[in-house]
Amino acid sequence: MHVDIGAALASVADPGVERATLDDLDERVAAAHDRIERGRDDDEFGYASLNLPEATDADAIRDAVAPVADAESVITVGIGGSALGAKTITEALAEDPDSHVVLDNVDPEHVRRTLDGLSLEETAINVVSRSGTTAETLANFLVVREAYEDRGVDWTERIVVTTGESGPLRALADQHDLPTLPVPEGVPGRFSALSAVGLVPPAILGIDIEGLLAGGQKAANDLAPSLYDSPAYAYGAMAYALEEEGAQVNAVMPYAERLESFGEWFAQLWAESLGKDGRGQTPARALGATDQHSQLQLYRAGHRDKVVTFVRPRERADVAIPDPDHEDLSYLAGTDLGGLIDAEYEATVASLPAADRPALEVEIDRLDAESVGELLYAMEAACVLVGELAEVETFTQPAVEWGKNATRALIRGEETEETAVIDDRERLRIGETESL
Ligand SMILES: O=P(O)(O)OC[C@H]1O[C@H](O)[C@H](O)[C@@H](O)[C@@H]1O
Repeated sequence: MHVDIGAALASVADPGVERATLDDLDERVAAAHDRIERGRDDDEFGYASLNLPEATDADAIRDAVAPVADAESVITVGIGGSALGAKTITEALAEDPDSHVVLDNVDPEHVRRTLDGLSLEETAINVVSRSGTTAETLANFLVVREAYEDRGVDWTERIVVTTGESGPLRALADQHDLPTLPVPEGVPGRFSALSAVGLVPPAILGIDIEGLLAGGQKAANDLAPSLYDSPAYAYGAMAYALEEEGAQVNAVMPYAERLESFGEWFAQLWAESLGKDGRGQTPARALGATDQHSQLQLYRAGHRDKVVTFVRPRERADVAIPDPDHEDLSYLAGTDLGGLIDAEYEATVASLPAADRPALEVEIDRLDAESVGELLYAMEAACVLVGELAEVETFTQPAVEWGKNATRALIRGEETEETAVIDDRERLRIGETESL
């Protein structure tokens, strides 16, 4: 992975980071690296995430999926960290982009339409929940099961479950004698893409999961005590320093359709890990080149509270642009779509410092298993570094847990501290007579 931080230096951007600030920060990066390495050595909660490439047993995943390896598609039932890693990986690497369907919402119409559109005989079910208690996942699992039964397909023969040692999902898996894989110890869901949590659908779809792990391992080996020697830490240190300078929004803009879900995965990683103690960058999602024609206006000319992170593969398969039969289009003659998107990338990156706004660049060699594994690991390491520098509890998510508890209490009809807050919340209804 390659990171270019030049377009976010104070000499060209505001907010921007002075070279001297970066040099000072480098000492803190060294200390943070030391802390991270100690955490990894001791397999401490959270830090153990950065040991996944070597801790993950690819053979065990292949064995568990063997009974469903003939499936043409996979439906994942999971949410957040139990869905986005697999979604990102299959979107980036699967031959057929429609071969992995993710049910990570309980919008009834969406669930019904998704199931109606699938040939369930050919579809494997991947149910994932670290806690085994998440309401959306359990509810969707029950709905999916029934859909298989209604179509006369034995769901117990088409399923792989990944979950913790206890909880309702584990109990159901035991009850029906389903093939299960464990979630890795000490690894929060959003850091678990390079484990069974993220690798079951890729394994079923024939993606090179060993390559993904090798890429992750390469990024692990590239961590070093100086930001100038480590692309992952260079990105993390700059994101931290830019937030200190006022860049409270981090807009991630991949220039590849196959990396669109990467933005979603990154958003969870960044928000849930770093949104604490009144701080943390707000992740925004954009897609190049499409959003050059919409959001870019704001990024170049809106509040000075953003950094744009550009992401692209350096090599990609290409499509030639046919010779145009109109004089005004002659500039396209002899070019291809890859050349066009790269030109758009270069122009847009440069357009930000030209408007005195910061940009960070993250490039991978190409969209293959190694590079994607490297990208995911490096961003996780960057996130852990930011957490160390900002002195927040990177690996917890108490604010999210509040909503989960409140939802469960509402559904059960219980009265709890959370439901009291819901009952008492301020309302100012407009358009309804009772508000008058
Ligand atoms: O894997 P599960 O236990 O079902 O949790 C799924 C998701 O639930 C919550 O929203 C957590 O805050 C997320 O971090 C987690 O990824």
